[in-house]
Amino acid sequence: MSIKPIQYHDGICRMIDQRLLPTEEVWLEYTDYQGVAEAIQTMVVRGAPAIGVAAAFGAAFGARDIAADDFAGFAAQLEKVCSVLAATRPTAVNLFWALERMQRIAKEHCQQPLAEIKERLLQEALNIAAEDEQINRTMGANGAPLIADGSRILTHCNAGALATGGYGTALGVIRAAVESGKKVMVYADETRPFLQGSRLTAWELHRDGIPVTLICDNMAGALMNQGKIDCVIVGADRIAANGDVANKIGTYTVAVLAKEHNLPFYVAAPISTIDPALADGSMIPIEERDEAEVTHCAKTRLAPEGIGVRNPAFDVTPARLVSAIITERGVARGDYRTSLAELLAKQD
Ligand SMILES: CSC[C@H]1O[C@H](OP(=O)(O)O)[C@H](O)[C@@H]1O
Repeated sequence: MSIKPIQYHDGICRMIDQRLLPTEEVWLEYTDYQGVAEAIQTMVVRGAPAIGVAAAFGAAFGARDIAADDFAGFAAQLEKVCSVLAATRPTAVNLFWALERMQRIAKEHCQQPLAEIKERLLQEALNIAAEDEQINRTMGANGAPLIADGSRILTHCNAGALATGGYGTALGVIRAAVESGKKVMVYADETRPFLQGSRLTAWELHRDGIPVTLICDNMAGALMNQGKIDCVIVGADRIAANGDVANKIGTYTVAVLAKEHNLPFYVAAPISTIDPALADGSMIPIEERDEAEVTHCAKTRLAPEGIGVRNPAFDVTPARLVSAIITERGVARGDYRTSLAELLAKQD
């Protein structure tokens, strides 16, 4: 059973501290929105869908603590709670999707007593968490046919159960392929600088008994050139209307290499990761994180002091490099403006 990184029980949201994996499995407890916001910003919890799930619980905790005489006052304070959570990380659209859904639910129940609205919001956060895992299982079933038996699959960063409400997106497709009886092996890019691949993907796949081999990011091209990789599958943090994909920094590099070696490059993401309001990837905000993530590894300094450092946490892969976008509503190919719009228009 793949891990659920966010678990709620009796007023407490427990999240595994992904900064400490793979060496320590430490679960932190959260009961207020400020704590959840810090957990998202410091990457205790990370991964686009998981960030949305965590933010939903943060909004529910914030709503629970609002003292207001009427709905207008409640809604104004809920807006402030959601703005704090929205300010944590800019790229993953699932964060904003989840917060908008929580505020929409509040408005839909504005005639009810505030106590009932607060209960309803907690239930909505639980719904978002449960739905996400089911969405990933459906997405996995949609994507598994694309994975041939015996495939050697390269993945970048962690788009697994740890990045979601459970089961994973890119790793969910891999899990579904394995569960359908296919034998696969996975090359996991270490994914500098935060090392989601070596610390999280390798841990998660090894824990679940799926063969995984860790490689440095600079090895992917050579392995492709030696004919040792059959396809690539990654997650996404935001997909523009034209199919441009924002994902962990280094994804674009892998996509260019895959194109050079005529390898399929798949993206697996829930519909909530598509942002139809953005015409193309140039409009996707790219988070720049603290330079210490680049200059240090744990407490060990890796570079001299006083030098310039960049740490863009994401990059954008143009749609022309993307072979297919796998979602819970089906697989989009070709002209993504049309094929993504068709998936968005479909009902679940
Ligand atoms: C299932 S989407 C996961 C997505 O999020 C990761 O970014 P981060 O670890 O910084 O939250 C990475 O882009 C993954 O592909």
